[in-house]
Amino acid sequence: MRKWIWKALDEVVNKDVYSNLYLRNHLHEVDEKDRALATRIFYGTIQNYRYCKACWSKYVKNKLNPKMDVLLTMSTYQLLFLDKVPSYAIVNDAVNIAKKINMKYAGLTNAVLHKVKPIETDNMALKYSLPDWLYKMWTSQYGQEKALVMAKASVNILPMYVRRNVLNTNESDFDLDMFVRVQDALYIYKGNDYFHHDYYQKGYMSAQDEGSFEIAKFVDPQENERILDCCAAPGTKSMAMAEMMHNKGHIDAYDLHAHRKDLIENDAKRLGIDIIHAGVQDATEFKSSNMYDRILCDVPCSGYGVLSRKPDIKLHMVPEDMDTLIPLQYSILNNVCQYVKVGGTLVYSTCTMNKKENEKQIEKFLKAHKEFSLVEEKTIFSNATQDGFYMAKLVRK
Ligand SMILES: C[S@@+](CC[C@H](N)C(=O)[O-])C[C@H]1O[C@@H](n2cnc3c(N)ncnc32)[C@H](O)[C@@H]1O
Repeated sequence: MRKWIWKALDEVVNKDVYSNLYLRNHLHEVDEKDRALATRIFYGTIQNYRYCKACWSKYVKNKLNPKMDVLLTMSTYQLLFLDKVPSYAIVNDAVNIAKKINMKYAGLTNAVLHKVKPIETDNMALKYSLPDWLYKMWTSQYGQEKALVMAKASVNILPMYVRRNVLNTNESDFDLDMFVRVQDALYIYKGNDYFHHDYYQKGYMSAQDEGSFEIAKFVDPQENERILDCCAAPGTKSMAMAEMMHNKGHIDAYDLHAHRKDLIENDAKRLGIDIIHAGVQDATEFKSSNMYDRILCDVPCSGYGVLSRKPDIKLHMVPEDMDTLIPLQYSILNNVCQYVKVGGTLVYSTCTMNKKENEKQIEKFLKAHKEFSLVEEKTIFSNATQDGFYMAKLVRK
């Protein structure tokens, strides 16, 4: 199992493969009884990468092969964070894997892992494996207390949430031990391997976080309305809205990428939804002869609200990411707003904790578009039980 985890982490850390996609496509290669632990070590290592690496690197003088870097970091994570796993098994497996990388690393691996211990630090960015610049930015934008809550949240193992498909199920179908009702059609799913569960295959449920569900509810779609979801793939919020509309009305669900448009179509089919019309469109220049009752702009963003669920963002993020995202987000909002009916609703949302991508965008938009007024603005901070999201609701006067 550890060899599998090491290979998986090498893909994510050194080859930029997405962690959730890797797991979805490869977790079945692990014995069923080991899958929960493998997942925990895989995500836990990525979430705590900076800290774990700092714990072992003081014992290593020379630069190592990147594969060794991954091996020592994942072994350190297990030694420092997992109580129930015996240390000898962790070290033993690590030495065997090191031998496969290069025989010369066996002794070093053994020596380093016998010495490694937690480091005491006042640096919260290091403690929670964030880049210093992000922690600094959070502190200046949201204050020290919120910054710390968000930093802690980035190393949380969150529960898995699923949305019951109200079109083809009843509450009684979910009256099972593995489902714990949270609100409306949203449940915590306590089972393993969600994609292979019968209920997923039958289109009875979809994975959706509480905050993401909140955004779909915030749009407040009604039966028989015409809705535009202009950054829609993979379609989570479009599907949730279609279910809220009881599959009556019309949703144009567009995305820039053709392969991502297919994800929307396939999921609508799986769920038995036929009011969703998927298409490939660039929302910055999309033209339409239709006007919409509601438009959702769930724009591409830096993702600082979903670091625990998508920890690879922590590995690769640089402040320069914002340089292209911020103008792109604004240009999407600025273009699609013209298709909101008078009296209609425009919702702007992100899964990031960064005021420059959130409140500041809305401030700028309202200054330029006197025909819109702000109805409500909401930030869900990432914390022990959920990811972080921002949403703003505007109405066309
Ligand atoms: C935050 S994700 C959307 C998630 C989606 N709303 C959901 O709930 O499943 C942002 C999406 O915007 C798409 N995107 C990026 N640039 C775009 C553009 N110029 N026009 C339309 N879509 C774009 C990305 O491909 C990505 O799928």
